[in-house]
Amino acid sequence: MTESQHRSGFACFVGRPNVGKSTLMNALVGEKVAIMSSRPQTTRRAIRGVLTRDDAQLVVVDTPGLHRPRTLLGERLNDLVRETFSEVDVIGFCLPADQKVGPGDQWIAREVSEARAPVVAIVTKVDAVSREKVAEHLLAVSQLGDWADIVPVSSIKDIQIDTLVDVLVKHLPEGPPLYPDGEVTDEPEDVRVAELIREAALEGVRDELPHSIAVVIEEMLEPDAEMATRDVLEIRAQLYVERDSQKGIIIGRGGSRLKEVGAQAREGIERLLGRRVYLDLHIKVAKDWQRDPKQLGRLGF
Ligand SMILES: Nc1nc2c(ncn2[C@@H]2O[C@H](COP(=O)(O)OP(=O)(O)OP(=O)(O)O)[C@@H](O)[C@H]2O)c(=O)[nH]1
Repeated sequence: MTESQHRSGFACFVGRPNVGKSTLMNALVGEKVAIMSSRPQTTRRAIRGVLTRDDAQLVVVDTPGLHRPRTLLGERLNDLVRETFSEVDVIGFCLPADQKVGPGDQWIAREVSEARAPVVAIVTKVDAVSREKVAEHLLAVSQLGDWADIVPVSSIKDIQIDTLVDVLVKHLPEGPPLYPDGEVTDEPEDVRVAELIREAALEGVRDELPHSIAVVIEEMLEPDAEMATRDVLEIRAQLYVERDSQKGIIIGRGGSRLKEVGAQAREGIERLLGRRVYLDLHIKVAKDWQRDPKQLGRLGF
């Protein structure tokens, strides 16, 4: 194979919350880089995974869900998504086979039609419904917009995932690999650590605290070589909520819930980093941080 036939570039996935974007990306990249959940709206930051084969390299950017904006945060998220659209070579628009095409999908269809990149409509979760239903859904999806391709897949049952990769790769420009082999994600470590803490804090209380939590990693301290008896990485993190009542929810009765959050987050972080971690977690109320541009900036949005 000559160098000129090698293709490389970027892809992102959009779709309503809970349509299976994270699961699909994990199926494509083969490692858990995005944080999965059975509840909507857990993915907020772009997380990249890199799929490398002999003839191509596909860099997958997991975008936050597109939302019809209600708050400033909602608008920022959408700006982020549009920014992502302008940086990728192909967009995958996910529509789950087990749900009818609805107004939310029509809204996203209009948004993606403005992007310069070709859009591949991906019918996800085909394992969840009958063949007839898949066929019906494919028809509805084909009438929704002008797609470069339509591919039905199941991430969980590994149906047509390879075909989807072929289709996505077809839309990439010719070029050499962008990342060295074996490098799966270029998300900075502290961002992934913050996501694990946020995920642990949201566990079981998502309905009460949908978008109201932000986590900032203040320090990751290596043990002092002279003093330390154990090789433990010390992580100081600040968890922001919007109201005192939310702080109460996170902390729980007598601090019991916060303890659990800390323990669960630490477990995930230790798995991620492959080493022992001491997690120092504090909660602060930052009033209406979602609506305050200054605070949003400070929290990394
Ligand atoms: N049956 C079936 N379920 C799936 C499939 N892919 C994802 N799911 C389920 O759908 C739910 C949502 O999947 P996610 O991957 O978290 O969805 P998402 O679009 O990333 O969600 P947000 O982060 O909220 O935007 C989870 O419960 C998954 O297990 C699939 O191929 N088949």
